[in-house]
Amino acid sequence: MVSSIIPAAEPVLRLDLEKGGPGHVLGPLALSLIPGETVALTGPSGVGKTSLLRIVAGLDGRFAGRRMATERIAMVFQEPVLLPWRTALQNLTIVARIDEAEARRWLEDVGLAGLGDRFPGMLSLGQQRRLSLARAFASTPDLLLMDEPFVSLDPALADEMMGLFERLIAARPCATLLVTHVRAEAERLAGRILRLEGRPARLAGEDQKAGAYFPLSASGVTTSRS
Ligand SMILES: Nc1ncnc2c1ncn2[C@@H]1O[C@H](COP(=O)(O)OP(=O)(O)OP(=O)(O)O)[C@@H](O)[C@H]1O
Repeated sequence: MVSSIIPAAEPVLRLDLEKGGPGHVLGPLALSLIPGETVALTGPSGVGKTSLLRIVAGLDGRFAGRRMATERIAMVFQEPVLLPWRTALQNLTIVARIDEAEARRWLEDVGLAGLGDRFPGMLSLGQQRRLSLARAFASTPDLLLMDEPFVSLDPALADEMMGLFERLIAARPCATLLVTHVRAEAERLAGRILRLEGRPARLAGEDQKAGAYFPLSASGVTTSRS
């Protein structure tokens, strides 16, 4: 695989995949995201959504095809992947590379004021997820990848988290690829809904919705090919 950086350009992601994922679970597909849009990726369990996200993120380079992506990518996973031996404040300063004052503003912004000295294990799941979202946005990504970030929350908390995501993305727009099983979640948050189907999996059907688009320009863009 060859990687290189090309000058700023749209889109923030262009993936032309021939095959990839464990056991080539993914087949030929093309996926691109323009700056500021939110795209939902749906599909049955085991079809390859997380595998596709890992290729998009640059975490899995064992694929055939071509990937062009911004360098500024942040990820939010099903389970908040926080540094367990660092405080909430340090999770922000170290990972998002921001100073303490800014980290405290982020904690306040997501309803965690006063909890900066707690370790992740001393936070509730909802609080950990708020911290994960804050950390992702604090790193000012051009592309945010979210893998079922609202799964296994009770309906009220899921609604609150989606509201928080909407508020954060309106204030600090970035392109977002959101993996979700929940149709209502996709319809609420995404401008486009893609469905991954079959084995090897391909992208089928696309629903376009006006409105969930915040235009902005991308910074550095990386390309890779194998
Ligand atoms: N590390 C791995 N080694 C081997 N096979 C794997 C590995 N990770 C995933 N798989 C297999 O690849 C296929 C796609 O998995 P993937 O996690 O991408 O699906 P998914 O659509 O995200 O599923 P879910 O919605 O259940 O999270 C599955 O059949 C899975 O069992």
